[in-house]
Amino acid sequence: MLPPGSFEGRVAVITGGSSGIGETIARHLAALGATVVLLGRRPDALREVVASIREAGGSAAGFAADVRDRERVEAVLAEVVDRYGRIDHLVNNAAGNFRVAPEEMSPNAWNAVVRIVLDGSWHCTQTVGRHLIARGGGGSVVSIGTTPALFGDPDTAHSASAKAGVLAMTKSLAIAWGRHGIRLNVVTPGLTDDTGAVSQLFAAEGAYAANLEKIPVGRHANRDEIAEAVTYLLSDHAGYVTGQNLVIDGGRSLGIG
Ligand SMILES: CCCCCCCCCCC/C=C/C(=O)SCCNC(=O)CCNC(=O)[C@H](O)C(C)(C)COP(=O)(O)OP(=O)(O)OC[C@H]1O[C@@H](n2cnc3c(N)ncnc32)[C@H](O)[C@@H]1OP(=O)(O)O
Ligand SMILES: NC(=O)C1=CN([C@@H]2O[C@H](COP(=O)(O)OP(=O)(O)OC[C@H]3O[C@@H](n4cnc5c(N)ncnc54)[C@H](OP(=O)(O)O)[C@@H]3O)[C@@H](O)[C@H]2O)C=CC1
Repeated sequence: MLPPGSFEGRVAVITGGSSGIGETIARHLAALGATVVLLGRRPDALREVVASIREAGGSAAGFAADVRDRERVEAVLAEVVDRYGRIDHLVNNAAGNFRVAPEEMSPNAWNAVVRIVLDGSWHCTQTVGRHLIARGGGGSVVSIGTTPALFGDPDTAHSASAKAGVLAMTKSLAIAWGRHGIRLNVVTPGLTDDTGAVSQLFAAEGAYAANLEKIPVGRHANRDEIAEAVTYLLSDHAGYVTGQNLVIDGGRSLGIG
């Protein structure tokens, strides 16, 4: 979609870049010329994706990090700046989720998800934001949302609440950091094929098909469709777009709100 070379000379950090939607975002950014830096907990998964991006001619590196660990996030991002001289873009994609009734959710279960999604996005965004402000010249951040953050979902209250927080964080920082040339937006996908969400949340018999029936366009999203929206919002072509939430769900949530 974007012209080749749109991200030439740029460095983009993608959390959860070793699988699912994050992996596809990383591949798209690398194909457009960015050096992509992937964060995730499993070193083997990171190694595999980094090798495959390099084989395709891209520039990539992986760092094992749990985004809940503030010190580790700061250390890794400092190393990225040391190695490449800059960070221009951040994608807050790492997430955890599982279905559990709210009255049965343990404190630890709530914390596990909220700390990955909300705290993890905050750790990365504030650290990258401080770098961008100190360096000058601007940059951009895209965080991945979810439709339950907008309309609620009884079985994933932890995730919906944390993602609603990420949306509020995005709008708040878009106001605060606009004068530094830093833009922040959210992309909110509907159910996307070939991802952890499908295996984690829609594994029960009939669940995937039942969701499909409620989608006006008659299919689920594919990973490329989400990655293309993310690369657009990160790019200079979206230079006047900030604090926004782009919902890409085939019309699934129309009529709910
Ligand atoms: C308008 C509505 C339309 C709806 C249309 C739907 C649209 C699609 C929406 C899809 C949204 C998708 C969002 C996603 O984020 S999908 C991403 C899925 N990927 C992952 O989750 C991968 C990463 N996940 C994990 O690492 C783990 O699952 C976890 C989040 C749990 C974190 O791992 P960690 O090792 O840190 O945590 P623990 O295993 O130690 O567990 C911590 C506590 O959580 C409890 N727990 C874990 N799993 C469950 C479960 N399935 N049910 C209940 N409780 C669970 C665990 O027991 C621990 O608590 P306790 O110590 O109290 O036992
Ligand atoms: N797929 C879908 O249908 C939808 C997805 N979304 C959102 O899109 C994003 C991607 O989802 P999806 O592709 O399904 O996810 P996946 O489960 O496929 O991938 C999640 C990625 O996040 C990483 N990750 C998880 N926890 C942490 C952590 N604590 N620290 C660092 N990295 C972590 C995982 O790597 P590792 O395990 O090695 O740490 C993995 O690379 C998420 O934000 C999700 O909420 C929103 C709506 C729909």
